[in-house]
Amino acid sequence: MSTPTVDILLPLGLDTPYSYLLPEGMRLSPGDLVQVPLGSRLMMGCVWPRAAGAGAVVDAKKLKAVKTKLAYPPLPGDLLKLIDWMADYTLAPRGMVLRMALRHGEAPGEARERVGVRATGRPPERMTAARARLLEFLADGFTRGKSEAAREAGVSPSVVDGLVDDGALEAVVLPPEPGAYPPDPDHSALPLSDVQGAAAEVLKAAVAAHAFAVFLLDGVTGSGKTEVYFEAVAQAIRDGRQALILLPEIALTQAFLDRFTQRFGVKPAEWHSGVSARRRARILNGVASGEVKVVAGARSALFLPFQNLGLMVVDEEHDPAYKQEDGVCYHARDMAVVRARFCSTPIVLASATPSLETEVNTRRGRYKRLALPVRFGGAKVPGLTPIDLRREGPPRGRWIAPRLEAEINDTLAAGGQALLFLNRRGYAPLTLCNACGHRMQCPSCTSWLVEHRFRRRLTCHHCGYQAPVPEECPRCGAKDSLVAVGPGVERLQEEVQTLFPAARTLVLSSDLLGGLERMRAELDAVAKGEVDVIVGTQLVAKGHNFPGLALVGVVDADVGLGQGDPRAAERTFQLVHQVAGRAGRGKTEGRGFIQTRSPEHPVMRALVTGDRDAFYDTEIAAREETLLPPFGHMAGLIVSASEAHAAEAYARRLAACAPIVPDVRILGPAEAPLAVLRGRHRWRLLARSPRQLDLSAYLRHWREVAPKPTGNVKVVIDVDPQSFF
Ligand SMILES: Nc1ncnc2c1ncn2[C@@H]1O[C@H](COP(=O)(O)OP(=O)(O)OP(=O)(O)O)[C@@H](O)[C@H]1O
Ligand SMILES: [Zn+2]
Repeated sequence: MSTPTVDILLPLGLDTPYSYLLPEGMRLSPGDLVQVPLGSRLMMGCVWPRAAGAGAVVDAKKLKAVKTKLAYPPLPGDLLKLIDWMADYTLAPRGMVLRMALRHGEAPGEARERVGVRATGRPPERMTAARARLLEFLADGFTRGKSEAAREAGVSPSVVDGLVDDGALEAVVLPPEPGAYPPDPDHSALPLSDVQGAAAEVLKAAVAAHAFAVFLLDGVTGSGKTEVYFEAVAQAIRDGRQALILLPEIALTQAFLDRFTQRFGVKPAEWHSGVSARRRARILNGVASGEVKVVAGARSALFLPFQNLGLMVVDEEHDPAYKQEDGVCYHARDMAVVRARFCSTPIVLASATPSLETEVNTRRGRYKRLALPVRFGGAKVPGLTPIDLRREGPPRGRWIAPRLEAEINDTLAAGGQALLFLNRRGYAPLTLCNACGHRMQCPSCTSWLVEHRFRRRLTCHHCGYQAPVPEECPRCGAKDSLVAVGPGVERLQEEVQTLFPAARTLVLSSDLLGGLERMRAELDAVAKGEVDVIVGTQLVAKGHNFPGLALVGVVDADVGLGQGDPRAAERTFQLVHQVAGRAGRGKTEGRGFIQTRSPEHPVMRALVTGDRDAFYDTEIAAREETLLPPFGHMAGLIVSASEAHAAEAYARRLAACAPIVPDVRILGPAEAPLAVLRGRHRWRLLARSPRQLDLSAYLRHWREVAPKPTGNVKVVIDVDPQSFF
């Protein structure tokens, strides 16, 4: 008689599950989470479906037994399938993909007791202004959390305690806070425009149909895409199902949360790295039980164990933030489509500047386009005017051309806000010695150190290395000889302050002190019109709604072009178009200016004429001809080692043993543009194949026949690479 065993996948760099004995009386199904011994320790694992016919081949006597079945909710079948699919496609070990689904935060445990207060109706012995405010706030008779009541009424907690002692309020123990309060699908829907309404109807029908379908919600900036997919979310909630909304920069989207609250009466459950472990654990349980209806989250929300998913939304689907490039390299938008297929749900990809992949899929009819061609409320999408830096550039050492300066002046005089966009953090991208020409470089990367004047430090944007700005040149010893070369947003702000001394200015950049809270507060201040000139990095391109913004100036539109990146044109188009799309959303008409040295470049021309389709036509034709994605598959192989020769030697051996398949082309090896990163030398190879070929299978075969890397040589495979450094 054979002893029953189960296969357990461990969240480690392993591809295959291990077999364990099933203790008597324990019942396990695929997806259950268990604790098993591994060597001398215990670790969490997941019961994995056993491939048909496969059983434990190992001698049962050598097997260890499952220790305990954990009280966590099991992973649903579609998530197990997604993990298998992703491991297969990305070549990441299955266990590492599983690991992304097991970031549970802390154990659920007992929820803390919460105390609430409510009015008794008895007047207090003594009345003060603060007491009156609090009583008025609680006059509706509802119970509120103690600290919430104090905060909302704008009084200190001691005022609450005082009124309880006085008998005017009574304290009650509240039930533990649920993972999220249920959103009300009919809380307050805005009347939609005709085009919005038509798109919403299609999506609602798709949600009701419970079938896989992909929609491109293709609406110009400010067309009201959010309100449209909110109707689909409402439909899912009415049907008793769950919805997942992926956002590229959830940490920044206070405005999104507010709008959701307006529409549904409560906030969605937020899921990203800034959420506390305790709260994450609660949300996770609520997602698994079905109690949490809507999650708005970063790409990691893709791995939540939804019990009954009815809709997925990927907002700003073109955003590069959806690509994860460390650990498991995957694209969250693409994987969301895969998961939607496994759960038979519709998925909405929303963007004003769709990725080329999505545009091609839509043109071929695989995705269905829902177009919103005009802005909500009749506002116009701002036109863009080029400013040729070669002919009318600013004087040396300045970055705002005279024409742009004059336009900003007019805007400010008319009471509007202006936004200057420059995709460079810090004060200056390069610091060099005036005496000997020495350039300040990162000790462990091939990159210049970027000066951050607010923090008075030189920083490497690749590895995070930091050092104070030295008083003398480290090479020649000259005193006070270091000069800043080129602009970053901090330096641009200086120029703005000189040119417009009366304007209130603000830098918006992801690396400023104060973190998330400060950033949310600052975005809020911009939206409220408390700032006149905003200087920002790509952070400002992401879906914000600044009603008072009348002018956008792109300070250097050429920054992203021509660096050997096949997506450079697409990226520049998306970024500039999105930034410009922040203007003119309120009452005043918006205008945009792009400073460039190459106004004749197809990207600049497309931006200026506003002819998006023409741009996509040319770009698609070029990719098709050269078999670049989405017409071909591509994978990057990055070989790194602490010794330069070891990295190079292994990269060459790897190239030499690439299986010969007529349609697969191997490019390289070549030293990576970022030749040294965190002290490791890097070489790159690129594999390309036509679309029909299974490039992942080819890569797997290649990896099998290649010699195992030795020493500290490491190979990272990046399928569908987005970055080529
Ligand atoms: N039906 C509606 N009724 C009232 N206001 C609306 C309606 N639809 C959209 N709006 C408003 O129009 C503005 C633009 O909408 P929204 O932010 O959804 O646009 P978007 O298409 O997501 O734009 P972007 O791509 O630039 O982020 C918002 O202020 C929104 O509140
Ligand atoms: Zn570095």
